[in-house]
Order: sequence, then structure tokens, then C-alpha cells
Amino acid sequence: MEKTNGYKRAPSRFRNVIEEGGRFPPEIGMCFCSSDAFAWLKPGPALPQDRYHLYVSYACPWASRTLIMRKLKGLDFIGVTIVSPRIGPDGWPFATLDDYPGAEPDPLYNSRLVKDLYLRADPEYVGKYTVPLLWDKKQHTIVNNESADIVRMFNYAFNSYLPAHKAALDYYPPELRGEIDSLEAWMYDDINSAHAPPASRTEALTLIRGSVTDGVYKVGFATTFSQYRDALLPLFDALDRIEKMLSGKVYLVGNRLTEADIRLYVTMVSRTAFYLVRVSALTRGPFGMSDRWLRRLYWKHDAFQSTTDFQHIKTGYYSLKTMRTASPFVPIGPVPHIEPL
Ligand SMILES: N[C@@H](CCC(=O)N[C@@H](CS)C(=O)NCC(=O)O)C(=O)O
Repeated sequence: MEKTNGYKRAPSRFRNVIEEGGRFPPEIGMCFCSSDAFAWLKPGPALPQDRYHLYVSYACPWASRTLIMRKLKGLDFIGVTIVSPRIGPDGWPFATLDDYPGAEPDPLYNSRLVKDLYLRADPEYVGKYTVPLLWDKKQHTIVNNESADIVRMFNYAFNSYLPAHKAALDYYPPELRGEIDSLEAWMYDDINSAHAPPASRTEALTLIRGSVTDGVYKVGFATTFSQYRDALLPLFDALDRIEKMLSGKVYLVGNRLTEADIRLYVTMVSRTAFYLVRVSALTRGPFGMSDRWLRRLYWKHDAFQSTTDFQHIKTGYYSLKTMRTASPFVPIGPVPHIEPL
């Protein structure tokens, strides 16, 4: 795998979609769950069966996005399993191997590691054993392991089986797609502020996503001072640009909650919990606008608050042996993790 500045993510390998008529349909059947989420159901319901399952770590920002979208859309019929945040040399362990508070065993195969699921899906698989992982219980295989795809699928794939008010929620609305799409380049491009100044708001958003998300990792994984410095300055530039962009606004794109907010939130919330200390990205704040934006998302939307677990986030990053600064324990605080509004 190519490495740039000590950090480069591998492309995801499983990229199937859930779609009618496809290999992975949003299958229709009876639902036997007793969850309140199904209180709207009348007798004789047609619902997607409990066919798909999501494996995630609260410590992974990419996985957390899928949890937020699942919650926003009310996709309770997609089961979730939380792994231990203490990633080891073989990747993410389930509670059977590492019984960390809040971690769960694999309910489907009692796997010890996420790795076992990858090898179950493809015994020849070579690569990282990443989360999120969307699993098909019927074909016993991975549907998709790319958070950007999963978030998109959750936004629309099950719409015809959802109550009207949930189906109507669109976090990737046609009129804002251009702008939102431009944010997604960061997923695969190694963008940083060595680029020319952005020519447009759209371009600025693209740069910002790359700079903040991967930029934070570049800072954290840098092994020399010059790598660290080269990554740190673009990161602060990006945070400054976000500040300006959010000035007088509640959401990043348009006047509504979109995918863009979800994507940025998971990075920014991790930042509050550990980045500033762990990756030596000492703040030059205040970042008033982005702090307020973050606090609004956290306090006003259960989908954000209920999927944010600070203990797992901190434990995940402070346990990472590959990060530069060794840490014998997980620090307390900040208290509160997110300031009230
Ligand atoms: N392309 C993936 C990347 C996900 C990813 O990098 N996950 C990390 C945790 S944040 C992971 O599971 N890493 C496992 C490992 O490094 O062994 C996505 O966005 O879904």
C-alpha cells in the first residue's frame, strides 16, 4: 500500500449496492420485531427483512457516519454490532476476544475478529479488515465496506418500505448534490492545502474535507517534524475556512442537514475528544462557528448524540500503537465532552 506522509488509506474492496432486482435487494418480508420504531405498522406489513447487519466501531469516524444515517432514517431493521475500540495487530476484536465495556460479541457467527468476517466472505481476501462492514445474512457475505456508499444506500435504498415521513428525509437532495459531491473527493484523494487557493465555494469544501479528515491523520501518523509541520498548517487553514463557511449558518450546505454535516461531524467530534492532544494539533482557536455547529448537531439531533461514544473514541485512538505518541492510559475529559448550547 502506498504511503504518503506516513498515512494513506487503502481503497475499499467490497462495493455492492442494495437495490431492487440486484444481488442485494431490500428484501421484503414479515417483520417480527417489537421495536417502537415499528409502531406505525398496520397488520400485514411489508418490510425489509432483518437481512442486513452493520458491524461498526464507535471509535471509527467513517463507521460512525453509517450509524448516524441509519438512525436518521429509522432503519432499525438493520442490526448493529459494536466492536471493541482496542484494535490489535489482527484488527478489530469482538467482545468475545476483548470484553471492553460497550463492545458486543458477533451475534451471527460468534467471530473473534472482524478479520474472520472478511475471510468468511472471501477466504482469499488480502487487505485491511476495516469497519464499517455491511453484511448480508442471507448470502453470508459482505455487501459493502465503504462508508460513503453505505451512507448513500441508507439514504434511499429502503425508502419504499419506510413510513412516509422517514422516506421523505433526503440527506443528498438533487439540488445540493453538486456541492455535496465535491466533498467526497477526500475519501480517495490525498488532498491538502498545498493546492492553489480554492476558486469557488465548492472547491473550498472539497479541500476542507480532505484537509481536515485525512489531514488530522497525517498529523497523527507523521514520524518526522517536517511531516508533522507540513500536515499541521493545512489542517489549521482548513479549520479556519470552515469557520468562515459556517459563519451565520446552521448547516454546511444549503439550509438543511445533509450528508456533508454528517461527514464533517464525525471528524470534528473526534477532534474534541482527542485530536488536539493525541496528534499534537494544539488548538489556535477559538473556533466559535464550528464549535456551535457541532454542539447544535450533538444536542439537537439524537442521531448524532446517541451514536457518539467518547469513551470508545478516546480508547480507540489512545490504544493505537501506530500513532506517534505512546500513551499508557486513556485521559479523563474533557468535561463536558460537548458544551451545552
Ligand atoms: N474506506 C473505508 C475506510 C474505513 C477505515 O479506514 N476504517 C478504519 C477505522 S477508522 C479501520 O477499520 N481500520 C482497520 C485497520 O486499520 O486495521 C470507509 O470509509 O468506510
